[in-house]
Amino acid sequence: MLLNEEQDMLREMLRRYASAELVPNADRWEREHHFPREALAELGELGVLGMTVPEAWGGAGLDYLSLVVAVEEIAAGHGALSSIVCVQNSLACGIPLAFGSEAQKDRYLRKLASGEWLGCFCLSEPHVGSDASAIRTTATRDGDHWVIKGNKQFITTGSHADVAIVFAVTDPAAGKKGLSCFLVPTDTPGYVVARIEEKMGQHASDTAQILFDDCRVPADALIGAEGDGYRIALANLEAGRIGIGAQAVGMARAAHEAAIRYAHEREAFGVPIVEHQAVLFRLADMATQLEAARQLVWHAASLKDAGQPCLKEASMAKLFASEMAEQVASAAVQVHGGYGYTTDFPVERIYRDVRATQIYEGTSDIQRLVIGRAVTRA
Ligand SMILES: CC(C)(COP(=O)(O)OP(=O)(O)OC[C@H]1O[C@@H](n2cnc3c(N)ncnc32)[C@H](O)[C@@H]1OP(=O)(O)O)[C@@H](O)C(=O)NCCC(=O)NCCSC(=O)CCS(=O)O
Repeated sequence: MLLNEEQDMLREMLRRYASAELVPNADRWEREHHFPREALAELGELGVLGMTVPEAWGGAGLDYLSLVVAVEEIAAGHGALSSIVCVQNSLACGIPLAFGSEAQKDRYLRKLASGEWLGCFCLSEPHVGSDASAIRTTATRDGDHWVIKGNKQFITTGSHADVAIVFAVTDPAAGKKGLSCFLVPTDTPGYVVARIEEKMGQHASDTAQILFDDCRVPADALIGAEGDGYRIALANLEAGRIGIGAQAVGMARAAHEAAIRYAHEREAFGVPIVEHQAVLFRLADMATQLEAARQLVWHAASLKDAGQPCLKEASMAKLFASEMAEQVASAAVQVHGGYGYTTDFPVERIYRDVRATQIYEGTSDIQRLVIGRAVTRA
């Protein structure tokens, strides 16, 4: 699959941006756990925080293939930043765009798409991740308000977001049809950042536990109809998973490029190690795996752009790309030898950063479940 001229130009522009503004800062931002607000402001100006939102709502009005091209470039520059960008595009903008009322689009989507506001997606809970319909957070009607009560876990941008998209049980007797979705400004009393997780990698992106402590929102905070919450979450995670695949490709590409550079510089047995067939073949296998993953990501994105079903393809893209990325990053560490295990070279950070892509927005096993169901359906 090939990109069109506009997508090629976008890729070139963001590649230049990432190498000038992200690569030189990535290690420091990670070391200092620095939330990259300055880069997010620049990406907002470049239209990268609401890429698929129509221009009428303040977005860039591009397609999903353009979004995954952009995510790959950002991820190649700084993995953690690409997580924030993915959540912002696929979930924080994606849900009001697909399911919001005109008034909600006007009030929230405009600011999210322009990057003036950041959003987060509150589905997982301390005891509920993969089995998303089992959440325990409740939203109880009280006159013309909803009162949200419960705990949310692993929330990207949870401590920096201006608005949260929150899933809660509104009818405990209705099972999967008893979940609803709400837009909650994070300055609402009762929105409490309870804890920030210390993680293996992606330190510049905060992962928060959010407590909803009798958080009161007006009745019109409900997105879609009451009971639509589970369907809304799964529909948007489908798109989100294509973005995670693109993140994995971007991080793996950065590791591969670092390995190629090192293989030219480092000498062993009198020649640069790239001249040893064992190293050359390793670099060749990495390139092949990377291109296969990229094509799966682009294919899923193109199906989405064509309005065709892509549940299976989105899961395939995420599964293959995230598992490929760990293998490629590991191979890149190996090419660097002992230096690959030190913080002097970026592959050590990338190896830690890519690991999360096999977990968030649906683990590899959840992707296998989705794919398995699709391919065995009669
Ligand atoms: C494990 C699951 C795949 C199980 O799913 P279910 O069997 O419970 O779901 P279904 O019964 O198939 O579907 C329920 C309902 O939703 C509709 N649906 C399903 N998928 C889609 C879709 N892609 N688009 C539109 N609609 C969809 C389906 O038709 C049904 O509707 P009807 O009943 O027919 O009307 C699932 O639970 C799952 O995917 N689990 C993983 C959850 C997950 O990814 N969690 C991670 C959360 S996000 C995160 O970790 C961090 C976010 S961030 O980075 O901060």
